[in-house]
Amino acid sequence: MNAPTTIEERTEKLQGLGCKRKRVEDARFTQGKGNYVDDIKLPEMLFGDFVRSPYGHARILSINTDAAKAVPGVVAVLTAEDLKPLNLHYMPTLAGDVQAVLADEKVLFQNQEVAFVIATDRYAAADAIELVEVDYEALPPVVDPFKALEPDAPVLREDIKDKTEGAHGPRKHHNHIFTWEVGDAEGTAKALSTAEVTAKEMIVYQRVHPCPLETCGCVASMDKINGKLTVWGTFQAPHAVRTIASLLSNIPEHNIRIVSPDIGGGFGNKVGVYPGYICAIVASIVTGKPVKWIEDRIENLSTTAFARDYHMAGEISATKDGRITALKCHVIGDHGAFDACADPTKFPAGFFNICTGSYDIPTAHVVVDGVYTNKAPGGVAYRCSFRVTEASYFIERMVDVLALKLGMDPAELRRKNFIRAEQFPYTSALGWEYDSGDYETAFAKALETVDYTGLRAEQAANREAFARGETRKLMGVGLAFFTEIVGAGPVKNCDILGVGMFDSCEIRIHPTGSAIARLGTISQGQGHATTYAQILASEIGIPADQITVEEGDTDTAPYGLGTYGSRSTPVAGAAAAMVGRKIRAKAQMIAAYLLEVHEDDLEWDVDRFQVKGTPERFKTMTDIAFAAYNQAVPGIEPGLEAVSYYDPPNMTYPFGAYVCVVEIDVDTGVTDVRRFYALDDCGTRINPMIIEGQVHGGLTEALAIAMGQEITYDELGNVKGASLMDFYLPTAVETPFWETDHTVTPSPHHPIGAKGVGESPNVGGVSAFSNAVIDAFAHLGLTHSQMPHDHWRVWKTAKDLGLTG
Ligand code: PCD
Ligand SMILES: [Cu+]
Repeated sequence: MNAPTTIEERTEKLQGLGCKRKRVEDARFTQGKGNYVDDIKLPEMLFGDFVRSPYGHARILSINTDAAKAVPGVVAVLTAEDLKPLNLHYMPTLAGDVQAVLADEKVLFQNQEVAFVIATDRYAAADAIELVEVDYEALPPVVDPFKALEPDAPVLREDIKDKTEGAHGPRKHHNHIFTWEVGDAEGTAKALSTAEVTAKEMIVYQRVHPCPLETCGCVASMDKINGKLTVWGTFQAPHAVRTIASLLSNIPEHNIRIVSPDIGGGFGNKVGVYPGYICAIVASIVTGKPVKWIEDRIENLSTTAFARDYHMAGEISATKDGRITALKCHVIGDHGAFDACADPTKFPAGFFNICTGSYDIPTAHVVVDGVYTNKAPGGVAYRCSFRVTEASYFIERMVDVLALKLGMDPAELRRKNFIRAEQFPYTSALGWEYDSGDYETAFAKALETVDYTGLRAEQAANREAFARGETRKLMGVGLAFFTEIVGAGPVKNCDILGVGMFDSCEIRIHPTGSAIARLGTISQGQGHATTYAQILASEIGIPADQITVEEGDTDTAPYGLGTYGSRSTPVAGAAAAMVGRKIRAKAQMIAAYLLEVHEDDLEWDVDRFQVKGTPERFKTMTDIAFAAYNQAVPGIEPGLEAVSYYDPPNMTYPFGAYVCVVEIDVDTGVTDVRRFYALDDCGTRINPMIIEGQVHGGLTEALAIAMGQEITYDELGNVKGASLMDFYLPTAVETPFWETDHTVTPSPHHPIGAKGVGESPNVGGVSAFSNAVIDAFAHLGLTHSQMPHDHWRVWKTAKDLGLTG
């Protein structure tokens, strides 16, 4: 017989959990057959493009669109005045603020959208943009969030200047957005003031940008005859976009279809709603024709959601022998001109209060103040769920700063303070319940693999050689032990604009035993079509190759909250497992009928139900699927399909131990990454090859952030770093070899024990790089230096320490 018979053979054939299954989507991507938004071309399609503000802060005195309208091919030019009658000149943001769709009386950041030109082709639109005459009166820009809070700082948001109450409580100042406070203020102050040792540091996580290869865009098409609006776009959360579009436009939700086609990387940048989407939709409604809007690179980098820009003042205390006793952090969060931060509604600073990290810290206190400045709005994850990298960077730096103060090895200090395996589930001082972890085992494995003791000995020898003048290079060893929090989230405390953050999976098994599954998430390159099929294959016993996975079309997919915050595996992945179990329950009843036994006399075995004690009597899932459609089973409906909506009981807490070794040429600041070791624990591993790819990608982004990425503004409000000439994107040349490793500590509440992994390498990686660079100078008294550690900054550090002439 050729058919697989042993359990091993049958399991292998499924390509289920744990299989290094090749990515099914790659056949299409590697042959140029992907279907991205800009590939969509509809008959009579028009093109929209923006007139943007050259000023960071200015009053608009007048707009004259006559010359632009006269350009051949131009169909219309929209300004705020045109949107006002529709009440669409402002749109709600995910953070409970409003954002100007087209600037109304004032511009608040450079490149802000001022007018929208619609033309028969891109070139006509581009020509017309040049001819829109806008008369501006320049106003003093505010680009420093601390200065924004000074009493005499200019009022930025005139539209809300009299509002003393914001979406997250009282506003203290005309440029203040919210104060978010967590933890025990009094207990922390007391512990800090009575501690044997304390350390303080101001830690800034600079403004960066996710910069996906494909920029944002959409095609909106209003079918006036049927009243149906279809929008194809780069949406990380298509269902949420549908609900928002319906609420804003008053088009009934069933008449709106949102489709996310292939997406060329999202990284958090494609979670929010942008003026381009609204303008394209309005333009299509006005003209009755499809309208396409696609950003260019400068528009993407300078106007769509940035990440970070967190200014974190930290204080940490410990006993002389290194037991951490308290942690305090006051953050000034620079949110730009509008609060468009993409966070669950009740978390204006995301999950920043995961900042006690992997350590058992008895008391802690966090205050975050959100501030308006003349910068682009945003505040997205960029490969870390909701301010988790900021939090992780903060604690991993503070622990190193404390280690220096204590004169203790940073590995030793970490080990001493780890939450121990037997403490899980562990409730942190700032209120999170960590589901599972085994930090000591992971850390020990990491230190042993890299020969940490050997590295420190080598470093000591290097420092002596440097002092003797035998080398101009300094060696640094960076450690990071991070704990992530992913998989938002329980509906009881996580929602986006009022919709709970559950997720979903629906599956239909066809008569011949193949299937189609649809989910509420959307892949942007993560490989969901490959991995969800693996979860389903293991649950229902059908080979992954026979399961089509579809996401991103709201007309067909069940409602879900989308893909970001590494939530697909923890939430939709769980829904996939649960839907598989529903299928199996029905299949068991059908099998019992076919085998003429009681249901309880059956047991599941990889791909079949067999009679307990007589395994040769069985029905495979394929047999059962056929029977579901061709037999009248008494008391059971025909067909074999199910849907599951999953509300996770808790988030998942992946963790990891990273070690980075650098060598710095003090005369040039050139930093060479000699070794990078990353151990990740994401619980049950669905596809080890995809996980490895995720870790490689995330580490490369961490390298980019730690070593070069930065978006700054000059005093006039001009954005610097808005093109790839200035914004650092590492290529294969700059990217070191990534050594990956893992331990497996399953999540106790997830149906297959899996945690997210996509974000982890960024969360752990940034700290490991930064700690390594700073460690190279630690023996000279350096406690902290500001990211990114580009050549100039590193050289400057060496110079300030007196190492260069
Ligand atoms: N345990 C485990 C876990 C996981 N996994 C795999 O891995 C992946 C991932 O997952 P996750 O973690 O769950 O996640 P998701 O949700 O799916 O996704 C998201 C993420 O993802 C990452 N990655 C990536 N990749 C790519 N390619 N692209 C992109 O874009 C991206 N993005 C990024 C980001 S940024 Mo945010 O949005 O910031 O929040 S968040 C994020 C998928 O496939 C899955 O299946 C496995 O296997 N296992
Ligand atoms: Cu984040």
